[in-house]
Amino acid sequence: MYLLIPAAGSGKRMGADRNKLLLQVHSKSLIAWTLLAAEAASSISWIGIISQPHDWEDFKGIIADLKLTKPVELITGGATRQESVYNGLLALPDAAKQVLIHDGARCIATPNLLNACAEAILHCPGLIAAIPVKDTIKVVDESGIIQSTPDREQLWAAQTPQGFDVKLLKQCHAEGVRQGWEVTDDAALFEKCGIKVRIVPGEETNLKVTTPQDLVIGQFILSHRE
Ligand SMILES: Nc1ccn([C@@H]2O[C@H](COP(=O)(O)OP(=O)(O)OP(=O)(O)O)[C@@H](O)[C@H]2O)c(=O)n1
Ligand SMILES: C[C@](O)(CO)[C@H](O)COP(=O)(O)O
Repeated sequence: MYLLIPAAGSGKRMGADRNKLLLQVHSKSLIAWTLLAAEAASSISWIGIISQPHDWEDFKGIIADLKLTKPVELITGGATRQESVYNGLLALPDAAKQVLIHDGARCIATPNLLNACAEAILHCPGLIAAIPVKDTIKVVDESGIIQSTPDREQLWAAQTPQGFDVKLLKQCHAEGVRQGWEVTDDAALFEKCGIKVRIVPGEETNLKVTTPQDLVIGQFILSHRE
């Protein structure tokens, strides 16, 4: 299975002085933890890291240190995650019929989850890892007044990996550019194009390291993986 790792963000919400994926947890960068999961997932045969050229020197050093056995390519990222993924799709080898997309910032996902998604995408056009929402969610207007309380039974928190038929996802991204759609995940493009996306059970621990608090939680979870 081909794996694209969006890793071209700037980590504004982390407030660090560099791409947050270069920050370290237990002596390894966040991107290194993500790459180790991909290396350990038997289903993954090719890895594309979508990243900004100014990070390439650091990324090349990390890749060399990990002594990965799988081919890894660096692909130039865009100004948004959406643009970065589209760049990644256009850089996939022609042989890629399905692809998994997994955020570099979700560095705690297990190889098992990558394998489960890789198997499931062989049987459907699109999928995402997701978990049922535990909180009661409120829809709130600009003045801070609650408008509604959606039925929690229907609410799921989206994660990555997200898996897709490559040809369909390329078409959905092209349509997104034509229509000016701005989305925060690839499943949303499938949804807008009316293509079914299936849920695969995600992992409670598969958080996206976004803020300094997430870094502390991530450190705790990963301390059991060393
Ligand atoms: N232009 C971008 C923006 C984000 N990403 C990647 O998409 C994933 C999810 O994005 P997020 O966690 O929001 O990362 P950042 O954009 O770095 O964070 P922030 O929004 O706080 O700036 C990350 O692995 C990030 O590197 C990307 O490849 N290209
Ligand atoms: C793809 C994603 O990780 C699913 O939870 C998320 O949507 C990434 O986008 P964000 O803008 O960083 O929230």
